[in-house]
Amino acid sequence: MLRIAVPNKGTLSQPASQMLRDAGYRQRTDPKDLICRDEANNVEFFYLRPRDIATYVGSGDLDLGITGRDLLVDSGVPATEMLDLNFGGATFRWAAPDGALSSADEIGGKRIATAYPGVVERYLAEHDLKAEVVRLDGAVENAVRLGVADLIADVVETGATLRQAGLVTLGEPLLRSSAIMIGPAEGSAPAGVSQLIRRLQGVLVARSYVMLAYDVRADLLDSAGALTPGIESPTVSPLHREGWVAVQAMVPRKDVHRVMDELYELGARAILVTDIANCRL
Ligand SMILES: Nc1ncnc2c1ncn2[C@@H]1O[C@H](COP(=O)(O)OP(=O)(O)OP(=O)(O)O)[C@@H](O)[C@H]1O
Ligand SMILES: O=P(O)(O)OC[C@H]1O[C@H](OP(=O)(O)OP(=O)(O)O)[C@H](O)[C@@H]1O
Ligand SMILES: [Mg+2]
Repeated sequence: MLRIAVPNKGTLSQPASQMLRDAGYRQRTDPKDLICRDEANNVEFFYLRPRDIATYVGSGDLDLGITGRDLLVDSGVPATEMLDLNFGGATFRWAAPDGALSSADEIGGKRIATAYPGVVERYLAEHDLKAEVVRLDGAVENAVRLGVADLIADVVETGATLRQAGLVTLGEPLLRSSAIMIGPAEGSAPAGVSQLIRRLQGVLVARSYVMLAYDVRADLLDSAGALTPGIESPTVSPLHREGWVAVQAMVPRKDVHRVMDELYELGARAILVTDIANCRL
């Protein structure tokens, strides 16, 4: 049976379970449950702190796990990123009181508060810098105000927490994070892993594409097809009305309104958009 770690709490927990549900797996119904067996799919899910997940996967005690890229880097565990799951996006950044530091080159010799000492120490080593790392569990934005640090390194999503604490970001992000599926760095993947990854890829595609259908005059098909090339190429079927065809193609969700406008301008009619529940490409 495949054994998979899923975040039990925090930002990644709900969307991770939702994605697995969308891929056809059974998930816990009680947020206090720490294990959920999906007999039909031969998978067992273990609900763990996202910060601990790389440890279990890196040691080989669990086959796969969902965690954040920043948490994987912070752990220093040699596990492998297998798939970007496209949720839980955030940057990991330096921040300091406005005007206190003019660039990230000035962090040498300073006191840096963070809940991600592994990420910070890796950056310092890579840039040949020395600084004092003050390890905190959370609410790191308070550390400067309270005098234990000169700057912080923390997760920034909207930036609202930084603003409220009177801090501004400094330089480029140390890294860009999102939820990822991880596996052990070595050894061959156990049976069922490639099917699970394919199912998740199906969910990712279904979320980012819609199915577009429309009718168009056959002599306009080349121009219409250029707007809706699909994945391989659009499906074209004859219509009962002479000289017209029906076209179907997958279109990136973010582009669909522009594409519909352009198709209409071209002369296409009966333009319909439908969600894709799941797919295998
Ligand atoms: N707004 C956010 N705040 C915190 N972490 C976020 C945010 N958006 C995305 N993440 C990602 O979630 C992961 C951290 O999850 P974790 O559960 O450890 O902390 P959390 O969501 O802040 O929960 P808590 O602080 O209540 O334990 C990291 O990979 C981080 O990049
Ligand atoms: O850029 P924002 O949208 O404001 O989000 C980022 C903030 O949210 C998280 O804090 P959380 O609420 O998890 O508290 P914590 O620091 O105790 O973990 C994170 O640690 C940042 O402080
Ligand atoms: Mg937090």
